[in-house]
Amino acid sequence: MADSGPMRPDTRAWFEHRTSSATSLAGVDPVALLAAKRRGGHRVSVVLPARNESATVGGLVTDLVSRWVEQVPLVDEVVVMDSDSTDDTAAIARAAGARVVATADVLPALGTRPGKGEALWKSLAATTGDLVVFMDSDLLNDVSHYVPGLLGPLLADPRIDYVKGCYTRPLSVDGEVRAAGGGRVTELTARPLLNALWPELAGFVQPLGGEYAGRRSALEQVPFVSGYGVEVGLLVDLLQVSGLPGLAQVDLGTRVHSHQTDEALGAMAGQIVSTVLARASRGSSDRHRSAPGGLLTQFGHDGTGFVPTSIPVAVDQRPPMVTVRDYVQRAA
Ligand SMILES: O=c1ccn([C@@H]2O[C@H](COP(=O)(O)OP(=O)(O)O)[C@@H](O)[C@H]2O)c(=O)[nH]1
Ligand SMILES: O=C(O)[C@@H](COP(=O)(O)O)O[C@H]1O[C@H](CO)[C@@H](O)[C@H](O)[C@H]1O
Repeated sequence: MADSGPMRPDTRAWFEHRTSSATSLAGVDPVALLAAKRRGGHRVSVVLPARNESATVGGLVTDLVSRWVEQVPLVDEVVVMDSDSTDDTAAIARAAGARVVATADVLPALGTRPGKGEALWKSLAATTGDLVVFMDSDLLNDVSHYVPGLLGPLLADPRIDYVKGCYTRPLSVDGEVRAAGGGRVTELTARPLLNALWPELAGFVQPLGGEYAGRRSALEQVPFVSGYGVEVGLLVDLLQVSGLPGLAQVDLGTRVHSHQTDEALGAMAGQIVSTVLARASRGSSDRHRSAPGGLLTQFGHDGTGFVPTSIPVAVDQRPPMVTVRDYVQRAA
């Protein structure tokens, strides 16, 4: 793949200066993080949105509570947002030590809507931390370092409002686990759209990743798209609220989760396209982008870190033949 050179200078600078690494427990310092939390007087909420995740939510909550509430009190509350589950997600999460809140029970006067974003939005009303960490409930790999990894940049720098996890994303197909291939909607829909419309966000390796952390003061300033558009909506809106310097990402190593069908991801992509188009139509005055995108930045991994490669994808087209008819005839 021809590398057409670096990302835009501001995006590359952001990528190089705002990407930290916490790829395992060895990459985090819980004692230092706890000291920083206490110095800052912070309260930390961890939120897991869960819709029918009985197979995985219990193990995730047990590990979170044991490590980061009981052993090293980085976290003050672990809340599972039960998003209209029809299995025993709620009972399993509660038995594992989470406080379980049914999305429909939060702000009942405002009604309830289906979707992950609804669960996340209502979690802000159901939690009290000034720092809020979000993690999916279907994670299958060792994620014990995710919470400290995501908190690190927020505890280290008061200018940072929002931190996204990034990771390689193996994909299991018919029982065979491929080292990459996950993040299908990211690669085929979200990344090209974000690169084209908000090239300043091209440095995010996993714009749709489900693990991220933010300051409540910023999170309460932006809308939450009710469905699967929530991640892309938050990224675009927090760019506006906090600016690129207020955003960061942390390399969490690898992320393995349960996968939906291509058909389900088609619906997800549709929600993401709608979310992007709704924000793109706000007009350029709302956005930081200074020039239309023309580069698509993708990310490989060289075994130690993510390597950006930018390729030109700007529209290159020929005019209607009718407009060159005379030329064609003369050349014949
Ligand atoms: O209406 C929904 C849909 C999803 N989720 C949760 O959001 C996370 C990500 O959803 P999913 O796994 O469906 O998305 P994928 O990771 O496949 O893109 C998971 O913890 C789901 O249980 C939710 O709380 N409510
Ligand atoms: O990144 C993606 O392309 C999608 C689908 O991932 P896979 O192709 O199933 O690995 O997964 C993410 O997207 C959702 C929408 O933003 C998030 O809610 C999920 O947490 C995240 O896993």
